[in-house]
Amino acid sequence: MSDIDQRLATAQDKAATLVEALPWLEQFNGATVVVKYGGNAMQNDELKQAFAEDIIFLRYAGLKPIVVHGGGPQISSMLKKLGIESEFRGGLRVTNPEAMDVVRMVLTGQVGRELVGRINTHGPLAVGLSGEDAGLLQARRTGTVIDGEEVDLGLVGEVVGVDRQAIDDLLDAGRIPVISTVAPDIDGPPGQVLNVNADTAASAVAASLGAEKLVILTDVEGLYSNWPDKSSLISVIGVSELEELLPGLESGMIPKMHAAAQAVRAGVKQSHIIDGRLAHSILLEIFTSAGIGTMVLPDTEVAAAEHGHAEALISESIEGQQ
Ligand SMILES: Nc1ncnc2c1ncn2[C@@H]1O[C@H](COP(=O)(O)OP(=O)(O)O)[C@@H](O)[C@H]1O
Ligand SMILES: CC(=O)N[C@@H](CCC(=O)OP(=O)(O)O)C(=O)O
Repeated sequence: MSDIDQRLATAQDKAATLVEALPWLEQFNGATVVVKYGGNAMQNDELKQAFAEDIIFLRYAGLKPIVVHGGGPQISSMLKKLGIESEFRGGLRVTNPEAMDVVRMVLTGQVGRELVGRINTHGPLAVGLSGEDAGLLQARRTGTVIDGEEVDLGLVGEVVGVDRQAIDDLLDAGRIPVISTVAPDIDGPPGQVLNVNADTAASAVAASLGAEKLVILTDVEGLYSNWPDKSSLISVIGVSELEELLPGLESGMIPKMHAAAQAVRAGVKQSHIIDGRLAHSILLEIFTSAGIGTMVLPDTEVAAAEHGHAEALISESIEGQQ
């Protein structure tokens, strides 16, 4: 093949990739997509930059992305530096007042700032918010139940209300909200804030907006039915079947899968758990036919999605052989 032929073939491959995205660009034009970026997926600068590029890409492709971020490992490392003990129970951090100050400082003052800065290298679009801003999130203290026993988690909250006005104002202005999950305690003294798990908060935000999708980035390929057996990755699961699996799940997967299920129960059309260690995983999930990771759907949608997924995989494998 001559040099020119080679360049034309490469250009045509690129065009084919863009055209593959066309049905998804049509389907998701104007759609609200909540993306939860977990601290474990923020593994290095390249991945964080690829994340920022994906979010900007969604915005310029006509979607309305909203980022809700975590920062669990970053909080743990700061607590360790400061010599403050911290432990997780049922996937949630036991949070005393001293740890709460650190959670707020790291999530809102460090992780959120960095993401806003990275997104804004592509244009002045991202605006950081905490659940405290404009009454965005309202939370109430919650414990957890482990082996039938109530466990007190201290200053940990569950979201009991979302005032979407601040998000709508930003979306109307064409901005990208970047939300950290510290929330005022509606039963506490003035100024009291609670530490809210970021999966839980993302789910509540997606539900309040009636989002098209909730996409959760983590550090595994998706949900495994028989963790850690790598052959047990689930591609598509109905919300009822997921709820049956919930009691058997471990560690961080409990709040994550509970959040994915709750969003679908509240009317979000699809929740996805995808691998944030894979650069541009958001684009692969939204704009390719086979998708990636685990998709949670209303029970009535599962059969059709499994059929479509199998067809997409077959056509990808035929293309791969050509
Ligand atoms: N059934 C399962 N499928 C996938 N991952 C699981 C499962 N059970 C436990 N895990 C663990 O959950 C982790 C993801 O949760 P977590 O560490 O809280 O992530 P994040 O910081 O992204 O919220 C995975 O890295 C994995 O070790
Ligand atoms: C109550 C609770 O556990 N809050 C979390 C908040 C951050 C978070 O959820 O971060 P990831 O998404 O990176 O796990 C924490 O303190 O670690």
